[in-house]
Amino acid sequence: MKMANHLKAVVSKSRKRYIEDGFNLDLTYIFHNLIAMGFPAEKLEGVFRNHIDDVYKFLETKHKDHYKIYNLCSERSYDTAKFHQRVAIYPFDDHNPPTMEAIQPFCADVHEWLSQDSKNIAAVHCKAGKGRTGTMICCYLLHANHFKTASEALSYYGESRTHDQKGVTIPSQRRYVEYYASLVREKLEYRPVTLAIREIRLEPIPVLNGGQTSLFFTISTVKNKKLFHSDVYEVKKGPQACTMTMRFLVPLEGDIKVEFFNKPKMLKKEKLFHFWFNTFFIREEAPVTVPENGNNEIDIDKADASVR
Ligand SMILES: O=P(O)(O)O[C@@H]1[C@@H](OP(=O)(O)O)[C@H](OP(=O)(O)O)[C@H](O)[C@H](OP(=O)(O)O)[C@H]1OP(=O)(O)O
Repeated sequence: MKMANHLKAVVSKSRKRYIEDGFNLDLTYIFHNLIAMGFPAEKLEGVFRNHIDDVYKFLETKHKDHYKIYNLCSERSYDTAKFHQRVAIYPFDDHNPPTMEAIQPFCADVHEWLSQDSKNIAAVHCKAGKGRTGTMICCYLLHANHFKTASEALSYYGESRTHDQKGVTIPSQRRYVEYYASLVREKLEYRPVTLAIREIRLEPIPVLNGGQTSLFFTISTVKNKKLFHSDVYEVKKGPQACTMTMRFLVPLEGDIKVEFFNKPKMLKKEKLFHFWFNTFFIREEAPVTVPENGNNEIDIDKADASVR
């Protein structure tokens, strides 16, 4: 048992665990009625993650008849009969933001459940119960007016869920929490807006080994994985920035994913980084910028370390 708990603690990394009353789970109360937890796993995976039987026992012991689970995993699920069918799914991919359309229904669902009975609790999970879970929990904290700004919600979640205050770290996930904060603050109703990208400017330029980079990028949406494929831009070390002008305008609507690759001659392409934005939130005067952080590194989603 000791070895199993040690392994679970290693896998849960900096996430705060619930170790009380004989339970030892990758699970944190963000609010008295709002839980973030790792995936309720079975078989071998149940050895290093939360075992589904332990999650069931915990919820039945602590919140019998008053819990509802929200599964955010696009990559796996379980028999919802285990939890009396009180499981809602709002799936999206690991290291990516949710679709804008999914956020408000999720928040309304949680709010409706918690409002039904003061004893009710919502248990939100993805795989690790950190990034995707934190993204949606922060949106709910804004939806329920527990916090006014995305920054406050993200900081609160990071403090509550982790020992290192690193809750939601993927820039595009944080951007979507900011998006939702603006919808709530300005009492706006989200709707898809069509725009066109005229150019993409990279500053600084991702410089790979040897200083020669053969850059190209693709633009995609959840529904259309191959919306646009750019030319290859040969970029040499030296210039601080490079601008890639679109040869023709591609109409874009809603959630947009931009992925950058390096395609050295005679070699396979390698993914450098990606980021998401949503056209509804682009203001003429404020184009999408993928911010640099203090270490002069671009804050992009799961960048390839070599690019930095
Ligand atoms: O940030 P990290 O490194 O802890 O990444 C987490 C991953 O750990 P890894 O480093 O890949 O072993 C983690 O993977 P594992 O649980 O370690 O298999 C998840 O992918 C997690 O995403 P989410 O909380 O399920 O949305 C990932 O969290 P996000 O980076 O998406 O927030």
